[in-house]
Amino acid sequence: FVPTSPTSVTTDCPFARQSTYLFSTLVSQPVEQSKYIQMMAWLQDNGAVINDKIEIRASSQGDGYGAFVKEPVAEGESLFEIPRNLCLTIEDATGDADCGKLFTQLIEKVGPGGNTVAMAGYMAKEYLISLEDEGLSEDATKKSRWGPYFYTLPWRRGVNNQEHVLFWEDERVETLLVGSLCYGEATSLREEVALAIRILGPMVSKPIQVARGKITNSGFRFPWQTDDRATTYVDARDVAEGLPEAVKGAFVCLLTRSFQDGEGDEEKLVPLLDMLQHSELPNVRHAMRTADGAVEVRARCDIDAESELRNQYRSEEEETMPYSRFFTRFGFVPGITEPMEDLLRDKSSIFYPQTAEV
Ligand SMILES: C[S@@+](CC[C@H](N)C(=O)[O-])C[C@H]1O[C@@H](n2cnc3c(N)ncnc32)[C@H](O)[C@@H]1O
Repeated sequence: FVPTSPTSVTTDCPFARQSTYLFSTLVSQPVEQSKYIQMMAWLQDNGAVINDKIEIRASSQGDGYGAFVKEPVAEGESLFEIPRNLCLTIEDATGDADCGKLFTQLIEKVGPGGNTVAMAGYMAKEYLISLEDEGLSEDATKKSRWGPYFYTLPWRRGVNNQEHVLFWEDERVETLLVGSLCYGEATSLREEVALAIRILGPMVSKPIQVARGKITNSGFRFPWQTDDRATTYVDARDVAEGLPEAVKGAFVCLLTRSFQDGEGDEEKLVPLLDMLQHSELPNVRHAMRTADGAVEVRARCDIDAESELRNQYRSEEEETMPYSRFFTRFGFVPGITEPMEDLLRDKSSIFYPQTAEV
């Protein structure tokens, strides 16, 4: 594995260029409107139907971005429709030309829990490939089909002002979370992701290395690669730089932005729907259209001009999800605007059991 120490970094990998925010407070970053305009144009070019009244800008709750309507919207009015091929689903992972077979084997081996790992591996690979400049080699021109969408996602701590325990250094977890209601769940989530990174490294590195022009697809073998697996796996010594961080970012995206649309439907990422902020009083409803799998989002009630669109992240079965768990999964606590770090340091009753529950 490539060391991720900020002091050892000299490459062009964007993850490597970043400092690791060791114990830094999350600092609000300026809005980058253009990436949302590009994403909306890309969605429309590829068959999404988006109501002209919608625009994306800084959210009115929390520091991230959200979707707004510029003009009044009537109850039941269509806000947007995202076709199935623009949603990122498990089929994108298992049908992937580079790694689909390996992802399928992984799921067969570990069961449904393997779905998230496979999707994270697929996303991380596609994201790292999309960052490669064209022209290095023929293979390097293969940009991800998710490009404009992927650039709106929080691949690192602080992008879109995203907070998440998966982005934290061990020291931060130990200092802020020990004794809190979040500690057990946060540490087991971090362990699961660490395991996923170990599993995915050898599985998805090869196409990334090919895109980077470091290896070719023409039957090349490293001296230590002697069997057939060499065509699909790379040796752990050659795990792609930036992959562990990209897998972590993919898990954060999946945890904070993937939703289900109905019975029997699996978790998936739905571009634009994932721009909506959470509220206990949602003003939209979303459902998957059975005929073609498109996701339809409509106004749940009349919505005034200049209002923010709000989605409810928790399903009804999870209504009782405590705020500490909400924080571990989504990186924020609904209705709380204070920095989470301050609440943890102050041993807020949201996070600590010894004081009265809120
Ligand atoms: C599905 S995304 C919503 C879009 C996101 N704000 C963005 O800029 O890309 C979920 C993330 O948005 C933020 N978020 C959503 N609802 C929030 C709320 N009510 N208060 C504070 N932050 C919220 C959290 O960081 C959460 O993990």
